[in-house]
Amino acid sequence: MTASVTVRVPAKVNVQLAVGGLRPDGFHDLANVFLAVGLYDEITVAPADELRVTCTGPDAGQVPLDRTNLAARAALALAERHGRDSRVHLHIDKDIPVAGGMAGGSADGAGALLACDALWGTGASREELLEICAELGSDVPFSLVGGAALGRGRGELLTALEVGGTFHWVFAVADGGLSTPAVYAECDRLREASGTGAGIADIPDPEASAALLDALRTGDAAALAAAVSNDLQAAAVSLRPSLSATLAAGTEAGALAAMVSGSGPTTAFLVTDETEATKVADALRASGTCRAVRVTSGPAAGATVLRG
Ligand SMILES: C[C@@](CO)(OP(=O)(O)O)[C@H](O)COP(=O)(O)OP(=O)(O)OC[C@H]1O[C@@H](n2ccc(N)nc2=O)[C@H](O)[C@@H]1O
Ligand SMILES: Nc1ncnc2c1ncn2[C@@H]1O[C@H](COP(=O)(O)OP(=O)(O)O)[C@@H](O)[C@H]1O
Repeated sequence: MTASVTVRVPAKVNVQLAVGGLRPDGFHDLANVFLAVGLYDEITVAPADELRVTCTGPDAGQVPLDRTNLAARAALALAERHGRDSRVHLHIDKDIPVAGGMAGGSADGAGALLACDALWGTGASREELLEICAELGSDVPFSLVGGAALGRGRGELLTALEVGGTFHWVFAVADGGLSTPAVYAECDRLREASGTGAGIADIPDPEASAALLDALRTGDAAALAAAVSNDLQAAAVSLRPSLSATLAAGTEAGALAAMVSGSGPTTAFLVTDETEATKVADALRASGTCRAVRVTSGPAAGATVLRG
């Protein structure tokens, strides 16, 4: 029997996040263009006397270790469906910023699901794994598949997208996180305050930008920079006004585009190449407007079994 399985799962940035009106179920319809990037969590699962979660990494102290952890929820969901023993030790080696708008919790949910499937020899189909992912959270299916994808519905209905090159990114990690529901609620509040209303009757259906999809397909960073957008950015900046200074620092340093990553507060800077990435990263560090700076690229592969 396999003693343990380790799975690696990437973070994401949303190159477009178009947010529709508030639905009766409390979610928003999205046109969510995900790009997986090369920052990873590693999830290792092994049989144990009880279901247990541990976590290491710079942000480990902020990660819940009880059954609310998405990795634990994933293991329990798969065990229940397939009649397996959920007593496993899940270890998360966390490199993705916590509560940063980079889908770290979702990555751990998708990773634990794939790892438990391999450990238990469940043989669940891709469709079943994606269905469990969608039950765990709107972003979890994308963490499983990686690459680039358009997420419709609340973000869980995925269509894979072609990407014609490598995009280089710098991420500025903020001090502390932002709650995703709080950022969506602030988006609704800002819409109400501006007089448009925030319901599904008030806001047009979100649509993916044709220019953005073209830029991804052709691998054209300048065209992608011209097309990126995030409807949650104003809400994130409203809740964390200091993000404006971080965005300005990256823009002044020559980034092609500066944006909030998803619900934030991590900010994302698209750059032409690795040399520019180093330059923008140095300027962001010197600006004193963020806690840490990470340089990486995308697209990155989705959840992958490394060992076991
Ligand atoms: C904003 C995004 C962009 O990719 O991610 P982050 O940037 O936070 O990582 C996602 O929409 C977050 O997805 P995820 O973190 O999986 O959210 P869920 O657990 O499904 O939902 C948490 C809460 O966010 C709000 N929510 C989420 C998705 C959605 N389409 N509409 C919403 O209004 C709801 O208040 C919901 O109760
Ligand atoms: N495995 C996990 N890693 C990180 N956060 C988790 C995990 N499981 C549950 N959470 C909870 O999810 C919240 C959002 O975390 P995360 O997914 O990192 O951010 P975001 O939704 O901004 O991408 C955290 O504040 C934490 O309470």
